[in-house]
Amino acid sequence: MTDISKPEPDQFDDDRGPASRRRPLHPEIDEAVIESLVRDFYGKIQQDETLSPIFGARIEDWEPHLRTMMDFWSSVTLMTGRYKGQPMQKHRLMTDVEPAHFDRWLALFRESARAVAAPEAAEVFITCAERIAGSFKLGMFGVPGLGPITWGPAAKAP
Ligand code: HEM
Repeated sequence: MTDISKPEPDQFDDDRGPASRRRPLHPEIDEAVIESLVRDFYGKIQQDETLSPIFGARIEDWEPHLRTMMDFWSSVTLMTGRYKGQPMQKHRLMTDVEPAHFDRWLALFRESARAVAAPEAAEVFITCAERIAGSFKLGMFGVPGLGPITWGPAAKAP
């Protein structure tokens, strides 16, 4: 009989956390929903008066960006590990982005998520996006008086 008091040790063969946690965040999220969300959302971004110039200045060919974003959301919500980039680094270099742009980004993302995904699944996407946006904002704009926050080994005391 299996002794459930002694769980198998978790496997860490990459940076995706313990194997036991690598399951979709919600059963109604799959690659097809992710593709619909990404296409719908960046369709809105391209029409948006405020955000389209920021994206337009950096993206010439949209299809590779959409593929990267599908990989990103697949990694976040399905734990596939397909996205290997460093998005914080990219966003920190965007000096024309202001905190209010994140409000607009999230408003459009919420509309798309609720339009393409089942209600609970949409809220999972939205919660993830809000938390990631929050961490980008901390990295880019920080806290008044402290400046941008960076993560990494703590500086050694002199
Ligand atoms: C004000 C809000 C935002 C703006 C203006 C913005 C803009 C951009 C732009 C222009 C790129 C393309 C960069 C390039 O290829 O040179 C990009 C990439 C990306 N963005 Fe954002 N973004 C915003 C918020 C977010 C949020 C909230 C998320 C996550 C939930 C996100 C995730 C990503 C990822 C994963 C990439 C791909 C980076 C890579 O190439 O590896 N972005 N973003």
